[in-house]
Amino acid sequence: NKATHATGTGKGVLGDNKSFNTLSSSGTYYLQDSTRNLKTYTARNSANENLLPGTLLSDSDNYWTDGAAVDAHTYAAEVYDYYKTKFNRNSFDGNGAAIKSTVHFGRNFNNAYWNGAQMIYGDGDGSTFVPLSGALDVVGHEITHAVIERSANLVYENQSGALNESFADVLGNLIEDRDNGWLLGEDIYTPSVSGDALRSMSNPESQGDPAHMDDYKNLPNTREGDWGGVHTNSGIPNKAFVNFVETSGITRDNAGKVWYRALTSYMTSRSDFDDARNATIQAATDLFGSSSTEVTAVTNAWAAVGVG
Ligand SMILES: O=C(O)[C@H](CCc1ccccc1)CC1(C(=O)N[C@@H](Cc2c[nH]c3ccccc23)C(=O)O)CCCC1
Ligand SMILES: [Ca+2]
Ligand SMILES: [Zn+2]
Repeated sequence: NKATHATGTGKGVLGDNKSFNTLSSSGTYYLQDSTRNLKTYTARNSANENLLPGTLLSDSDNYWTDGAAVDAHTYAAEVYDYYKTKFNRNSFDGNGAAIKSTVHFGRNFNNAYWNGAQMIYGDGDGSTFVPLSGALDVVGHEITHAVIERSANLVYENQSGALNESFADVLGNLIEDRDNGWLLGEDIYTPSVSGDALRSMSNPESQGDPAHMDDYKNLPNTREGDWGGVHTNSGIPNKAFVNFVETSGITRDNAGKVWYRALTSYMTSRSDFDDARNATIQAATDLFGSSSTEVTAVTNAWAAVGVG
């Protein structure tokens, strides 16, 4: 008998109820969304990357109690829909590539990453992080790394790496779409502390990150130096994006279109902050005209962080 589409229900990491596409085959349900080509797996707390993607998650009655899995699956669907609806991009490669997510990677693993082929989510240690797939901006961040890899392919070090990070933060928060939604990872970071986050795009300094070129951090291009500070110097282009949105009156959707067009039409693997400024000005010109308020706003947004 063939597999058929089904609708699963369950609770996410934060206890919220949600429903999602599953696949029913010979009496068992699988975390597989055939309409979007999503598959969600478990590493069963192994940290051995050679065993990835691990085991495709299954369930007997289509009511799912693994919050990390429920969120990895449902948030991947939301990210897929955002790219399809807003930019007409079919998955991260534009050609319907399978989006594979593995949860429960490692023990108390306080991180998540795109490994070039799939998403990998740790469970966190319960005090620094809860399971990291429990935040839509984080899932959006990770899938955007895949989009970046298949477009500008920004090298993950120094200024191109900080842009890689910034575009992932920007799209992650546009997809999460919260009022004043400029925090990254707020839903899964330090459960016992409210109001904090891994990063702030509107106030990078609040997390020790620069918001201006004067404070650019020249860190070593090593793991210890965060590959030249890709997760900290991202504060500068992040702040430029927030300046752009908050001074131009542009909608978040249109701001996203400018950034997406810059990334996919003008930026390349070694683009630096100045190249990103030029790419976003060109993209705004293409979309709104050279004498538009958007072009003025994006130019001023970069100038305010010391770029251009
Ligand atoms: O995708 C990324 O940029 C981060 C993963 C970076 C990575 C790349 C390659 C191999 C390993 C790790 C994951 C996230 C991140 O920003 N991680 C930062 C901060 C961080 C999270 N957990 C940590 C544990 C230790 C030190 C730093 C961290 C980092 O890895 O730097 C993104 C959203 C939430 C977690
Ligand atoms: Ca957020
Ligand atoms: Zn990242």
